[in-house]
Amino acid sequence: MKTYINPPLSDWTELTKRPTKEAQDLQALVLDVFNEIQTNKDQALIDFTEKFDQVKIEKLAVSVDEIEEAKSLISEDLKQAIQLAASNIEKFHTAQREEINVIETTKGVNCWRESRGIENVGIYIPGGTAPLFSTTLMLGIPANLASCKNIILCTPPNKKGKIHPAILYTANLIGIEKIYKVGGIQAIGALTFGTETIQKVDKIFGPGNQYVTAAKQVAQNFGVAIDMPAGPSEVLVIADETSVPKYVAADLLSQAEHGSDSQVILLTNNEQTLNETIIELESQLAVLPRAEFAAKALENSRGIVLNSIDECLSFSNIYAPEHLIFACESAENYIPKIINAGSVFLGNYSCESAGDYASGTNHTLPTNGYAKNYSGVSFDSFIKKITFQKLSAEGIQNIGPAIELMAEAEELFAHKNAVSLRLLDLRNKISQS
Ligand SMILES: NC(=O)c1ccc[n+]([C@@H]2O[C@H](COP(=O)([O-])OP(=O)(O)OC[C@H]3O[C@@H](n4cnc5c(N)ncnc54)[C@H](O)[C@@H]3O)[C@@H](O)[C@H]2O)c1
Ligand SMILES: N[C@H](CO)Cc1c[nH]c[nH+]1
Ligand SMILES: [Zn+2]
Repeated sequence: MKTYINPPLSDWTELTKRPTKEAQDLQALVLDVFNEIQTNKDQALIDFTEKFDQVKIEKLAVSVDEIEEAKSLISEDLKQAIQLAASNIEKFHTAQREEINVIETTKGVNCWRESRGIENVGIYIPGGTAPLFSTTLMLGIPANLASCKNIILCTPPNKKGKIHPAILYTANLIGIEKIYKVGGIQAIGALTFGTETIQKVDKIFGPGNQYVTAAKQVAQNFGVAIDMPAGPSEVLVIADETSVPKYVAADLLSQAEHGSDSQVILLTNNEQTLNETIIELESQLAVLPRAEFAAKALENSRGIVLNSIDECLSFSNIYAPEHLIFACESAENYIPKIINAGSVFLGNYSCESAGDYASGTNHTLPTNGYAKNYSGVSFDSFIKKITFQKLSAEGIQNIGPAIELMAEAEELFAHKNAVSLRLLDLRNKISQS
């Protein structure tokens, strides 16, 4: 981790950059893969899986037998942990549902919105270097709550052509039946165009590496919606003298271990906190099984001393982190000043791992600065809202003259006529009675 003491404002643009690949390089690759999938469908998926995942898949669909086998491979303790997480995620996302609220904007004019689940959704579960079965809960539970009709799950196979049993157990627990062994760009292509085996969807959800994220972004040009760019994980920690350096180091490593293209940032107003955290980082890193990934991610990472916590917040709002851990006792006082962040963790006990697995919030979050303009996944991501209106005779009489005037001013006389004809009939009715 590179360190900086009070860098000048002119350096902040450089310091808030991510270690991402050039978008154009990835887009060209994605378009090549997408072209092949449109032509050769399932066969292209099998060929790209051989090329990018180094495994030859016989059948893309996961069988009932494979799911049964997976259930027997998961310990009772892990099953219970998954169920606890599922229950909290379900509670938090159920509370996001809204009642229908009919608003009478003018007497006789009623307007409201009703939500409908998006019918066909694709959920991508990362599995390249770690089997993120927790993502199955994060996407499958809100999809179920939104009554999405078809949930299609794609995840990459391992070198033996299998899906990790915990992903299959979790999918089965929440009732997902359509599970396919395909990952990376080729999974996103399959969900975008459809193949003989995999159904085309209306919206694609889920995190992934830079290839998956670039593919989702390109997929939008082919008529499919996406949740957001949810790429390589990142965390920004704001710490002061009330923070605990060993917790801060563990939190930084928890995101660094996701992959070599992850980035972690420590901001503090206290040089001693930075130094103590770096000592902790080194000793904790040495015993991590994924030390290689984490060490590479730390090369892209920064520890920065700034003048004050307010200045740390200004930096954080420019960086717009996926996760912001505010590891200071006074964190809650600063909440109104947090403008750009995917998910925020307050105080010394709110580790980011809690949100990754079991507190109830969703861990599918915008990365690479997209927290400036996107929210993380929620119940809302799986629905669309339809507006309804019902005008009574009184209603059209009340707002009709305004509509007539506005339509005339826009020189749209058919619009005006749609009102005038009705108003005329109503006037005639009144004069006849
Ligand atoms: N932002 C979020 O909400 C969030 C949540 C969870 C995980 N993540 C991120 O998801 C990512 C998971 O990455 P992963 O790699 O372990 O799994 P992944 O499933 O995202 O990607 C694996 C796939 O990438 C493809 N691939 C790998 N190298 C390639 C290459 N050179 N060319 C073309 N395709 C290639 C392969 O097809 C493989 O199946 C991590 O970066 C992690 O930080 C983000
Ligand atoms: N931290 C990831 C989101 O960036 C989510 C995750 C899943 N499992 C562990 N972590
Ligand atoms: Zn994580």
